[in-house]
Amino acid sequence: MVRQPPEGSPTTVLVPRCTTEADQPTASVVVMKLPLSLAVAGPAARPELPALAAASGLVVLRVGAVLLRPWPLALAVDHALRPTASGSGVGSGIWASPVAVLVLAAVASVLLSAVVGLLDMASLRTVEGAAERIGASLRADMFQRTMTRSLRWHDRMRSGELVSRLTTDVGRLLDAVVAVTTSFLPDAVMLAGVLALLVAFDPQLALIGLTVAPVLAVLAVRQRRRIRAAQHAARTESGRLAGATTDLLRNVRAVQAFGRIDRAAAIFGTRNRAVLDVELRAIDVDARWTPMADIVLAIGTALVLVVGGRHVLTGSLSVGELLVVLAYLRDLYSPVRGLTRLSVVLAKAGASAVRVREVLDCDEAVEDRYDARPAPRLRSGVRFEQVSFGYEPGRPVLDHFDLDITAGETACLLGPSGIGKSTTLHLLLRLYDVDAGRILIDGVDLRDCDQRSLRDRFAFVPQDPWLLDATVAENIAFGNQNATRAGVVAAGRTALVDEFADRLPFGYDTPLGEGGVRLSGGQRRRVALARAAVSPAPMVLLDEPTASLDPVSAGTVIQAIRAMTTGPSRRTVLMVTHDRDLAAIADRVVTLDHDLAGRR
Ligand SMILES: Nc1ncnc2c1ncn2[C@@H]1O[C@H](COP(=O)(O)OP(=O)(O)OP(=O)(O)O)[C@@H](O)[C@H]1O
Repeated sequence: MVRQPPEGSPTTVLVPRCTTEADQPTASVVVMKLPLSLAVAGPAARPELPALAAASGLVVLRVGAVLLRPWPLALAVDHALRPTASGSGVGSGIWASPVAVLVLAAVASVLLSAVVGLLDMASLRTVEGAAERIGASLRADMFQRTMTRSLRWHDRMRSGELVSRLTTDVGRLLDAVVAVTTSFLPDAVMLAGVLALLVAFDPQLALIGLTVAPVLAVLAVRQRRRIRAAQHAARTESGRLAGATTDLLRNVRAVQAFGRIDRAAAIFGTRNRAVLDVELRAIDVDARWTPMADIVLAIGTALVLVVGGRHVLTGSLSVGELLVVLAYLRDLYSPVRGLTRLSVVLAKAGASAVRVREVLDCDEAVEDRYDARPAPRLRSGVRFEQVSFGYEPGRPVLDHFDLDITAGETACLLGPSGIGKSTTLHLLLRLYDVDAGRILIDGVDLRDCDQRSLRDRFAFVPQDPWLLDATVAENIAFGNQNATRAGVVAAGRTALVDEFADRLPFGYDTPLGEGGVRLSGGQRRRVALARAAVSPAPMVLLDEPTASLDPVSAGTVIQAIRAMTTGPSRRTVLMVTHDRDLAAIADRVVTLDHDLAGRR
């Protein structure tokens, strides 16, 4: 949790500073934020800077080896294959036989290629390793953020969309990190080196070859803008597709049960086609760049070939020297091409960086105060004092709501559907902050307590008993991180999990599948109750624990609740139910009515 200094209000409040799809930046805004991809990856990249610098150094060494590569060929041509009459040209000072020079040139070529290859391998391993570590750290940071963001934020953000940002968008950022490390510095060095060599070697030919550079620069700038806009659209549509797919997969039972496979396919198809359209457009924009750049570069080479060829014919240049100039020109174009491709990678990463930053920068959280203290142990009770709350502005769910629960009592909230019973439990857990009024635990405002200790005071059985894709035992132990195997089994016995766990293939060690899919609704509820039973929390919050169960299963669950909350292990209980049988085991029933206030 982020701790805030004592400024403004004594309590911390939700700070909605998140952007949504609607106010996502337009392409032009993305253009202004070119270094965003690197800025976003920056904090995670900091520990990897030595590795990235080492990789950059290796690539610069590679550039040196690449610059030496044309010389063995030139030596072979000028000294062994077509020696000039004057004895000038490449290798003019060598007094060796042509065959010896050929062998020397061949060995040098192989050695240079081997050195280039080895440096390639070393730099790639270093940079890819560093990039993966940056990615893992970035994903962990984003995940941590999403776990601590306010539920209001989660209510708006689709989980599939989040997964897409955590995976694909982070991947795009890593592409940028790799490209900058392996391309920017080495390409710049290469460019400067080749330029210097060309100018020193033959200034006239160098100038002719460089005439295409301004044309290329203008084309690159225009193209980069188009690519960024196209990539931003593509990433937005991909996120929507991921969101829709997750939603449909999560509800596959409903889709099949209602016979709405066609409808689901139509929803998926619409999103899928939208992704296809924008991706094709992005590919088109991207692909158009390659021939454009190649044609401009080829024109430069052709000009040098014509002018340089004429110099060879007049004898002012050797064939070997012309080959060196042409090779250097190719080497000159390769960093130019590399730098323009880098801008394409950065354009793609820029679009993803906006989406990653929306997750990282979002402050919308229920925060701990800077001086938050451990929650009291619940010795006297909890109190809702004039509490008002709504999920959305202008739509209050609770209005000046009062409720007192004494430690040790079992209280039950009754009331029509949608009145705000579950909301009351969510506010007590401080999943949301109240808009007005306060909730006290032993007289201390929840907002003055640190959230970790506060949540330790409650064992929560939600209406939809969400189970992990783990074993029965692991699911029960989720209720208490210090739970022993014996404690888990005892809780299972209390919540009557034993009855069905014994019949599972591996007993308590049977995996339950995603969301506990291998259990019935009643069995899932009993596992959720066992979670509360294993928890040492002094107060139990039960949200419709018998909802949609047949009378026999409901009776079993009620029996389990009784065992859990009475006797020596008696705990304070607040339960929400429509079930009169369950309400009957309560010491007190509180009815909520439509004047939005609780009646004690
Ligand atoms: N995440 C949310 N975002 C917006 N509105 C919500 C959200 N959760 C609940 N609501 C609204 O708040 C109101 C109270 O919901 P709540 O779940 O507390 O009702 P309840 O009394 O527990 O209902 P039920 O008995 O049907 O479970 C409802 O009108 C509901 O539409």
